[in-house]
Amino acid sequence: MSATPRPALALELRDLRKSFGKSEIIRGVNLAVQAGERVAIIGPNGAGKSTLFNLISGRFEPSGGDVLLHGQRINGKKPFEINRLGLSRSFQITNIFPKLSVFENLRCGVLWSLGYKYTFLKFLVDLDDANERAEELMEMIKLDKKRDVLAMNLTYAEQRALEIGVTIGGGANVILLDEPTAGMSKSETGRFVGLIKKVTEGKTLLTVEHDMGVVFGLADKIAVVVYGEVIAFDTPDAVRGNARVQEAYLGSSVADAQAGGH
Ligand SMILES: Nc1ncnc2c1ncn2[C@@H]1O[C@H](COP(=O)(O)OP(=O)(O)OP(=O)(O)O)[C@@H](O)[C@H]1O
Repeated sequence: MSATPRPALALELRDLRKSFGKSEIIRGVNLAVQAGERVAIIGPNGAGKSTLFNLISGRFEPSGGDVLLHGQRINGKKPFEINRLGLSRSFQITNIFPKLSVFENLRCGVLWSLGYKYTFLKFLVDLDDANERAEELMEMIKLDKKRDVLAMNLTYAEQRALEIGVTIGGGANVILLDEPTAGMSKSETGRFVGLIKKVTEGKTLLTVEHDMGVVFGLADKIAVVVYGEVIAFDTPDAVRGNARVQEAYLGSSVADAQAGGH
């Protein structure tokens, strides 16, 4: 009898820990995210969601445990090294250049992924590819009509879309998005969830999100973080029905999301 092959894990956290001084903020997190899964990380304020993101993306070094990207241990690596290994994180609108156009921003995102050890000739060849890829991305994020508009002159929602374009532009297959719809109106949020789904098709997505409508509309799985621990990691329906989650955090938020028509 042949064993069923285990699905490839895009990201794995093993007994991950982080302390600041004497306070242990992340307290032994285990999480196995399969390639192509969309995972929302939710939890009360101060639970440790951003700290987890900072540990995964290399901004913080773990105090204990491991982070594995496609099976490779990445703790201690610099954010740009982790980026080169295929993980890209959005920093809200801070990774777009306000004085560059939509097209130029996207092209920068693409070129960055190609590395900086250029010969001049290789650069010219790559530049053609980068231009093409930037055009494709621009259509995908529906900013093709704003091609030459400076990023600083876009609406807030357009800037967020551009930022996601830049984040995925480098070709990373694991994408981390920090509260992608924060600050958007309800109708913008609905459209934006559709856009995120489209542009991350086939990629692995992790998002920290407070809006339960977005969480339930986007995620294949939800990780519930409470006081530095993952207390549930399951499908939206299972998480919704999980008594421990209801008790610890979610009850009122789910009720709000449902009342809001999500
Ligand atoms: N660099 C740091 N130094 C010391 N304490 C920190 C640091 N970063 C985060 N913390 C603490 O870790 C805890 C978790 O913070 P974190 O920002 O990860 O929570 P969160 O779940 O993302 O919260 P929110 O939903 O409010 O953004 C908080 O008590 C915070 O004060």
